[in-house]
Parts: sequence; structure tokens; C-alpha cells
Amino acid sequence: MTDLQSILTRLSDDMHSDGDWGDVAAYIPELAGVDPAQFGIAAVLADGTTFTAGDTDVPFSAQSITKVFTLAIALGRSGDQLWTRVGREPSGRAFNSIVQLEQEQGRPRNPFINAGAIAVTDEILAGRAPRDTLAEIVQFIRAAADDRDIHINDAVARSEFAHGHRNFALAHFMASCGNLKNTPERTLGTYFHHCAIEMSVLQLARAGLFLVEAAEAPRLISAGRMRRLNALMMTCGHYDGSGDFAYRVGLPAKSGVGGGILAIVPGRASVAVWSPGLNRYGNSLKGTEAMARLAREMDWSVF
Ligand SMILES: NC(=O)CC[C@H](N)C(=O)O
Repeated sequence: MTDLQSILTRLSDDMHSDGDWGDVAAYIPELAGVDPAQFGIAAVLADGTTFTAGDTDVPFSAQSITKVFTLAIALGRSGDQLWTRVGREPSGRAFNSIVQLEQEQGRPRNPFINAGAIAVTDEILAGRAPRDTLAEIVQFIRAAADDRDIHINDAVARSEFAHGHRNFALAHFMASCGNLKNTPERTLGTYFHHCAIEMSVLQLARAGLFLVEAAEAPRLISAGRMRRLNALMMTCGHYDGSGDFAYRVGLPAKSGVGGGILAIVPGRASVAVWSPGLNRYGNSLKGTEAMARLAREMDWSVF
């Protein structure tokens, strides 16, 4: 496995020497100032052996990657009942698209587009205080990563709350269709806060181990649920770029507009990459490129 270390080091060197970093997500003002010229990657094998390269200790905004953890919690609490509120099909549209939600009467296509993730957050929030719900989400991620030093960046959450007009539009539309149990403010306040959880690539790769089905990996959910979460990551984890990511990388993965990507190599490893500049789908430009090269060089694919 020294191979893996030399591949990661070479990838990081190549990424740092190429000048096209993409654009950071400016629609969340607090993220607009992040320097795009950063790249880090971490791979954790099922037995915990860790390999890293680049900017591996810098905490970044996990954003939509947290939707994997909230979905795991929601399925644990509500089981298949959740699917009455959210679908399981790729959307073929931008992560924050409004038009499809109206066409489909307020039932979001899948749990990883914004509307679907807002419904998932609303589901785990029902009957509880936002503070308790957020504590459970942070606790779940800390347990998965075996690391207590994982926190919410309150300034990022507040910045998104103040400017999240599209997400408010989605939440209000779902409310008008009877698909929201809490007020839009309460659900979105919780959603923006869990999106604002920060992790380094090393912490994120460790947190992803709960999705690697292997005897040595930590067990937080059943094997059946792991497979289903992986299936959804493969089909919906990169929004309207999911097909392209599956074609180029061939691994279940979830992206976030903070520039992170978490990818799972079933039975073998959890890999996290971070570079804040995004491509036209809102997924990390260099992160996607690095994952494609890593998967090719390691011969990692589910196909
Ligand atoms: N793709 C993302 O990471 C989007 C998450 C972000 N909090 C939003 O709702 O817009």
C-alpha cells in the first residue's frame, strides 16, 4: 500500500502545480472568501490505516456531504416511511432547482438535492428542539470519525440563513404541499447549521468508514442500509453531474459546495478529497479530477 501513498502525493503535487482551480461557491457570502488554491486528500482503509497528501488538516465546510449522515439518521428513526416524503431517483437538475419540485407536487426527487435534504432534516427535527437534533447529527459524525473535535461553524450557518432565498422558496413550496412538519425557519435553521459542520479531509475520510462494509470497519448502521446509502450516493450524490461522476470515477460519492467529496470503495476504503473551486455542477473541480485518477490508478470501481 505504499503505492497508495505515492499516488496521493503525486496527485497532490500535480493538482497544486496546475493553475485552473475553478470558482468557490459565492452564494454563501461566508464561503466566498475561501482561497480556491487548496487541495487535500485522505484515504482510510477499512482497518483504519491512513494515507494523506496536501492540505489535509484544514477544516472546510462539509455542506451537502452532511446529507449522507442526516439520511442515515432519518432512516434509522423513520425507516421506509421516509420515502413517502422523498423519492429515490436522480434529478438531472441543479442541486437547488425549483421547477421540478413544483412539477412533482412538493415531493423532492431524492434526499441529496436541497429540497430532499430539507425534507430529511425536517423529518428528524419533528417533535424535537433544533439544538437536540443538531447535537445528534454532530454526535453521529463524531462517533463515525472517532473524533470529538468536529464542530458547526456558526458564522457560515448564519451567512446562509441570511441569504438562502432559494432554500426558503423550496421549503415554503413544500409547506404549501403539506410536505413540511416544522416551520420553514425552524427546518432551514437546522439544515443550514448541519451544512455548516466543518471537517478536514482526514476527519471526513474517517467519518465515511461507517459506509465501508468490512469486518474491521466501525458498525453504526446495518449492512443493508449501508448498501442503500451507497446506491443513492452513486445515483444522486453529484446532482446533475452524477452520471458523469459514475462514468469517470465509478464509486459511490457525495459532494458539497464547500469543495469536499466523500467517496466509498465498498469493502476497502473511505476517501475524502477537498479543493474549494467548483465545476459547473457545483462539485469540486480538482476533487473530481483527483478521484478519477485515484480510482483509475488503484483500479477502484464498483463495476
Ligand atoms: N450542494 C451543496 O453543498 C448545497 C448545500 C448548501 N447548504 C445549500 O443549501 O445550498
